[in-house]
Formats: sequence, structure tokens, C-alpha cells
Amino acid sequence: MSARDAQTPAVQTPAIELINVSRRFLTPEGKSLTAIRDFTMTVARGEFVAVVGPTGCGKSTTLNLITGLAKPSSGEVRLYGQPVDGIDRRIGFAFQTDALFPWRSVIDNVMAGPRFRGVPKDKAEADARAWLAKVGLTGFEKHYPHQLSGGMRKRVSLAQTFINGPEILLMDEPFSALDVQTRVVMHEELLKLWSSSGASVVFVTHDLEEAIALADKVYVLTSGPATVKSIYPIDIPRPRVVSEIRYEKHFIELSHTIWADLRDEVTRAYQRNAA
Ligand SMILES: Nc1ncnc2c1ncn2[C@@H]1O[C@H](COP(=O)(O)OP(=O)(O)OP(=O)(O)O)[C@@H](O)[C@H]1O
Repeated sequence: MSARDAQTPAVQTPAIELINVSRRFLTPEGKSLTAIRDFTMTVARGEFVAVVGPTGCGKSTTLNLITGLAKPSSGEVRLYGQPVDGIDRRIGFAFQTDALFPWRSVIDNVMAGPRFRGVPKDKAEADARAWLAKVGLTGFEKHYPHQLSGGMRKRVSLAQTFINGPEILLMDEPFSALDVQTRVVMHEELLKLWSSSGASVVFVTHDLEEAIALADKVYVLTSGPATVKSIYPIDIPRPRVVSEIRYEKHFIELSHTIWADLRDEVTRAYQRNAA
């Protein structure tokens, strides 16, 4: 076997696999609640997967299983072919609320990760400046988070995440608190950073258009317990200009098709909550 052949299986191993995963919780009343049932998902290396589903269906629980913060009740979660075992340094996160330290300047916030990992101060600072330049924040290094707009804080957050070179990026509605225009700008930023990073992404959102604009694949989940209802490949060529593609015929067709599928689950979840 040549060295190249020996490497092939590893190269083909997906970045993330959830195999027939179920996750049950005990409710405060002591009842068993199944948040996720027979959930199977594969994220190839470098792939961008978006996950949409009705509110409360189990999207965040899915991310927690990938991080190792939650353990499956049955089934298996693998990263690069290996069972998840605790918090993995290859994973980066982005949540709805950013994780900026309010008492630290922008550059100190971005340097925090590398410094924590033992990178010397000069190198960490130079890297942080370079990442701030990539997200268009040169000149804001000495500002504090409260002196920035919501969109600028998100840019700092992205720099703070990408500076650590994550191989896997888990994003839980990271842009949902932003206004629509800023959100589109952040989509462009994210796609630019992601395409040069090669990271594998799981992006959870309520916003179907956001999912289609960003992802290679959209997973539609059922109303809880979450299981995979459908998987839609998004064959819109890259690089994508997010502000433009949403007006294209194919984008609108994809939105209609996937929404028809998602709408049933949203209605079901709404009726269940109302009952
Ligand atoms: N630690 C926990 N203990 C008990 N129940 C939990 C726990 N974590 C989540 N759940 C329940 O599991 C279900 C799925 O929750 P989850 O947060 O994963 O949904 P979600 O799809 O991310 O929600 P949303 O769309 O509102 O953000 C919910 O019914 C929730 O109440």
C-alpha cells in the first residue's frame, strides 16, 4: 500500500458523524423527555451544514452533543472517526450572544484565545491585528466592546473564533440579534473567512433564507423529538454574493420547496405548544 493509499481512508472520514443518536432529559417533574431521536447526520470535512427546525425541537441539543457537553442516551457521536471524548480543542463556537470580555479592549479580546494556549504575547498581538484587519476593524484595536455597534462586536467575535484555527465551527443563531442589513454583511464576512479556513460548519438557525444562502446542505428537523426529516443539497455556486442571490430564481425555488417541508413541522410544533 502506498503512503497515499494509507492516507485515503483518513481523508475520507467525515469531520462529524451523529449515528442514530437519541438524547433524553429528565424534566423538573421527573418525566423523561426525548429531545432527539434516531438522529443521523454527517458533515464532511470543509462542508457547511445548516440545521433548521421549529423552535424547541432540539437544535441546540444537537450542537451540545457534538461538543461533548451532552452525552447521547443511545447512538454515537464521532469527530474524525473517533468517539467524542470531552471538549475538543479543534472546535470553535459562535452563539447568539457574543463572548467578549467587556473590560478588555478589542485586541485583548481577540488575543485571549492564543494567549490562553500559550502563544507569546508579540505573536498573539500580531495575529490578532491581522484577524482584525480581515474583518475590517483596523483602527478599532483599542476600543472597548461597549464602544462598538452590534455588527462590529460580531466581527470581533468572528476574529476571536477564527484566530484559534478551528477545524469544526458550531454556530447557534450567531446573527439573529442583528438587523437585516447587518446580518447580510455578516453572512458575506463569514463565508469569506470560512472559505479560506477549510473548517467544517454546523450552523443552527430559524431563518431558512440564511440557511440556504450560507450552506452546502440544509437539514430540516421534525418538531420535537428532533429527527432528520429531509436533507437538501444547496447547489448554488460559490463564491456567493449573499445580498444578490436571494433574488435569483433558483434561490426562491429552493426557499419554496424547503419551506413547504419545514412549515408542516412549524405548524405541528405551534399546535402542540398551544395545546
Ligand atoms: N438540560 C435539559 N434538561 C431538560 N430538558 C432539556 C434540557 N436541555 C434541553 N431540554 C429540552 O429539550 C428540548 C430541545 O431543546 P433545544 O434547546 O435543543 O431546542 P432548540 O431547537 O435549540 O430550541 P430553540 O429553537 O428554541 O432555540 C426542549 O424541549 C428543551 O426543553
